[in-house]
Amino acid sequence: MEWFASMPKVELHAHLNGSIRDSTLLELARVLGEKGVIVFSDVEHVIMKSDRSLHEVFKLFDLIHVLTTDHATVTRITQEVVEDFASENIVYLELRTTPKRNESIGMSKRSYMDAVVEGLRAVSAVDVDFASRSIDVRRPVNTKNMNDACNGTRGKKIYVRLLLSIDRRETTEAAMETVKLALEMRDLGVVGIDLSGNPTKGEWTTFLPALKFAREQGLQITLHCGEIPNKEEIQSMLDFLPQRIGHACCFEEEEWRKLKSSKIPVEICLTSNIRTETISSLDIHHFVDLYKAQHPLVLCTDDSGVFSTSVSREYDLAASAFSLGRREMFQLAKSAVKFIFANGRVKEDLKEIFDLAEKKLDL
Ligand SMILES: CNc1ncnc2c1ncn2[C@@H]1O[C@H](COP(=O)(O)O)[C@@H](O)[C@H]1O
Ligand SMILES: [Zn+2]
Repeated sequence: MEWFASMPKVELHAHLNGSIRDSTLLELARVLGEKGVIVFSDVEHVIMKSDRSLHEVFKLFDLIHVLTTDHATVTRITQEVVEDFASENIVYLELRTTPKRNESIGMSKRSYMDAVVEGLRAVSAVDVDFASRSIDVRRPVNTKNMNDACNGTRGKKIYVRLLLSIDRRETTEAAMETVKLALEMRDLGVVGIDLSGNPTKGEWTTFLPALKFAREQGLQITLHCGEIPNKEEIQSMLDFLPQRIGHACCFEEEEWRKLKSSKIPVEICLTSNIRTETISSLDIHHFVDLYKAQHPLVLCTDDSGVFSTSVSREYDLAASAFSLGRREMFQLAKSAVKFIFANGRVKEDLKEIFDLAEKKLDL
């Protein structure tokens, strides 16, 4: 585990409200309990429960959203989540979140996202690079930061880019509003759109107009695809040719063929799949087949808070479950740089970071 923590890594599939520390959730619940908004003892039990079905996970998200409604809390969790990822040597983080509207507290989708950006600005433990367009020149990689990325000390740098999520419960209009907001916020590090939410809800065709518009406007797209069996939807999603997909759990022969020939990179979330029982055990996980086929893959957490995991833990898990050595795991981490949504300058910087680490680490 420690070795994987010391290695530089990228995280491409992390939901903000799924990545909150348990201690922060408990603190927020205690405050709302004191105000009489919730019953703390009921909520404490739900937060600390470790095994959750997919259905229970979405009930938990509804609760988490009650705990994190105000702007200041959104800022706080963003700051903490970035600091937590940086502390395990994530050098590039694509953080996704669903912009929320709550008229009773004067929150619009824009003000929610402004609170997220405020959280990025509030990080002081590490240097955060999050503005995508303003600095488009090549800058030399700071070797001091690089040393830190290898030995796990403080004072390092993390690139953060944002994806705006469309929730499957939303309407076409609401999805379109999210895409327009993403376009408005490109200079603030928004690089793409994610489609997520309870896979038993909503219809793919509802989101298609907004996703097509996003693509026309140059935003990158990742879709939660095949979390539950739904042949028709999976096929249509693959035909859409998103830049990446998440999960790919419930594919059949024909969908595997389509995926492999399209070479769409897959965000693999092992612990999430096992905990939600979308995959019954690691030895039958599709990671093995895709890895052997040299299909583009990236290991991710999905919801590090909800599933009590970290990127390092996911690497550790994959290494032991699939008998992969340090060198292979390092190459897997390095290869993920090819699938990030940020511009070429960031890719070049990250390549340099991995090249330097490769020389320095005991592989
Ligand atoms: C377990 N697998 C999953 N499948 C699908 N969607 C998921 C998810 N995990 C998280 N989300 C999506 O992310 C939201 C929480 O973060 P934000 O409020 O956006 O920051 C959830 O409400 C859900 O829409
Ligand atoms: Zn997800």
